[in-house]
Amino acid sequence: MDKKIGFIGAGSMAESVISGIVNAEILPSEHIMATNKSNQERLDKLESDYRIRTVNDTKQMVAESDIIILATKPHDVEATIDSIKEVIKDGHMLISVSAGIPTDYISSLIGNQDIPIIRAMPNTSAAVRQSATAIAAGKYADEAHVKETENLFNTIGSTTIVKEEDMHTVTGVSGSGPAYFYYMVEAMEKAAVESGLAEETARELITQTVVGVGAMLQYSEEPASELRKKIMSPNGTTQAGIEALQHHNFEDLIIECVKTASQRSRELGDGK
Ligand SMILES: NC(=O)C1=CN([C@@H]2O[C@H](COP(=O)(O)OP(=O)(O)OC[C@H]3O[C@@H](n4cnc5c(N)ncnc54)[C@H](OP(=O)(O)O)[C@@H]3O)[C@@H](O)[C@H]2O)C=CC1
Ligand SMILES: O=C(O)[C@@H]1CCC=N1
Repeated sequence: MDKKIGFIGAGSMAESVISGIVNAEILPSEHIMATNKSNQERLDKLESDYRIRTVNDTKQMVAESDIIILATKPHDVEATIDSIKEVIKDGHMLISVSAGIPTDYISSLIGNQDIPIIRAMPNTSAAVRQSATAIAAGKYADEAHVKETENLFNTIGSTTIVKEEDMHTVTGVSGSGPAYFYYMVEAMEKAAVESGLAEETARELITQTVVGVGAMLQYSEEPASELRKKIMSPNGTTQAGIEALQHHNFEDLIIECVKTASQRSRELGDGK
């Protein structure tokens, strides 16, 4: 890729994407730049871990970048765009990963120049190039911008193009999604250790179980419900375990979890 990418925000999400892109070797690491608000230690760490360039002057970084990745918290978007809008110019493309924030809102902050904006929702598995990223085009982004963004995120996992109105749901499903699975893993590890397994043994078994489930979902033709039924012998151990989950309305809980997260994305978009 013959472009320079500037990350505004150098937190968890920026690091996951930077790590994935650096490992994918799609561009020289010195063509990746990152800036933040004030945490110099953090910039030094990213520079030494990934050999990228870190910059204190956000405006200078934006001026030097072709692609700007906005990776600040939603409530910092307004101040961030305000601080860089005078150096945003034709030829720039902006990709926002900020949860809930509509591209139209960012355009209005920039001052309604026709800057192409893509809204993206990756997840932290980008760090190991396994992100499920969804992207949606803002009104000034054309097919070429979408393609370029798709190519970029394809280097760190899969990329799915969605309508922007679906981004809140996507955020509750796959943006936050890894955390739900980590939470389940935490609980399984706790149960295993409470039942006498060594922590390391529990972690090894559970990690490989999750990896195997991911591979089955990816490579088998069958849906999750069928894969689950194959494990559930009548009156066997799995049925007993699943019945315990059903007794506590597991399905309703997960539906509520995803819908509440998606609703929170809408609220973030409304500035709440
Ligand atoms: N974490 C995740 O799993 C995912 C997060 N996202 C989205 O990514 C975005 C970032 O999240 P995350 O990385 O977790 O957050 P972090 O809090 O880890 O990082 C936020 C970064 O923004 C920087 N920042 C704040 N204000 C400015 C500014 N005015 N100029 C430059 N940098 C600024 C902060 O700098 P400093 O540290 O110096 O204050 C920090 O580096 C959020 O909008 C979130 O919705 C999307 C998908 C998944
Ligand atoms: O929790 C958050 O707000 C961000 C958005 C998606 C994942 N983490």
